[in-house]
Amino acid sequence: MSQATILDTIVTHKRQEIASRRELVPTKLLETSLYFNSQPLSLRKYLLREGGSGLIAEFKRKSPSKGWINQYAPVERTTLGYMQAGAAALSVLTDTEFFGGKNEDLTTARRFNFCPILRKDFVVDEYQILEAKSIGADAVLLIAAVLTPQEIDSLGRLARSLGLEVLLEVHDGEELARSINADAVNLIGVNNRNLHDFSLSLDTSMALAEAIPNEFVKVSESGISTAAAIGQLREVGFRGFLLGEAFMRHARPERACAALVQEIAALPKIESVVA
Ligand SMILES: O=P(O)(O)OC[C@@H](O)[C@@H](O)c1c[nH]c2ccccc12
Repeated sequence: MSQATILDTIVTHKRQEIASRRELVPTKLLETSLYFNSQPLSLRKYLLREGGSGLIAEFKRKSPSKGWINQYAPVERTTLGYMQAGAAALSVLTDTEFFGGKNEDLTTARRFNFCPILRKDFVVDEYQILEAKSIGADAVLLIAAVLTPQEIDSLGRLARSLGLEVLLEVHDGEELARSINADAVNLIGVNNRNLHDFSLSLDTSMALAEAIPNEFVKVSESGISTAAAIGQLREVGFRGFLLGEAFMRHARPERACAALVQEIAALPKIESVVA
């Protein structure tokens, strides 16, 4: 199945899910969550921290392209381990049907961690932004491929009004050009995974780097596994690196993360590479 098709399938399923979730937990109830009044952490700041790894370490059990990646790693040990290893931030998949995650994974990660947490899901409705806030997320992902510019604007502004940061994901220059919106978005992520055949190429990030204005923190997503790749991406201006499978395919994902953080520390300092 091509990813254009899988995205449609996921979004259709998501809309049904939201409808039933809304009945169970209406917006008013979400707003009574303890997290609703708490101040989120800034993903931007943590990614730009001097001497930091820039890693956004993802907790991902499975995916449509890979099937099961890791069914057994516990969310507590893994996410706390990621943070101890030196990840700048966490990403937690909350989609159940396609990625094997759940909202409770994020809430669990929240209880064990004090770094920013990105809620990774397919956001198509304002309800999900309020939900992200209620479960303790600091940032949300908006995927340009499934949203109109108007939707990006309204969803992003709502998130910003709650103090959440917004990572906008794009796949190509056309998506970037039509979706870019400094009032609704703080960070821009380039997904290296091809929409049609699931193939991965860091060239996608390399090619788009320059087209992303510097007011956005640039994040490269998917298919990254080496410090050498991160070094190259840094040179063209990326400051965030979202890795899932490279960690999760190990029985102890946090150890793989620690090893990579060590290698990143040996890379040339950012000041010297961005002349
Ligand atoms: O496991 P990888 O190849 O390191 O990729 C991580 C992350 O980029 C990927 O999970 C992802 C990027 N954008 C998404 C949108 C929805 C779900 C998942 C994703």
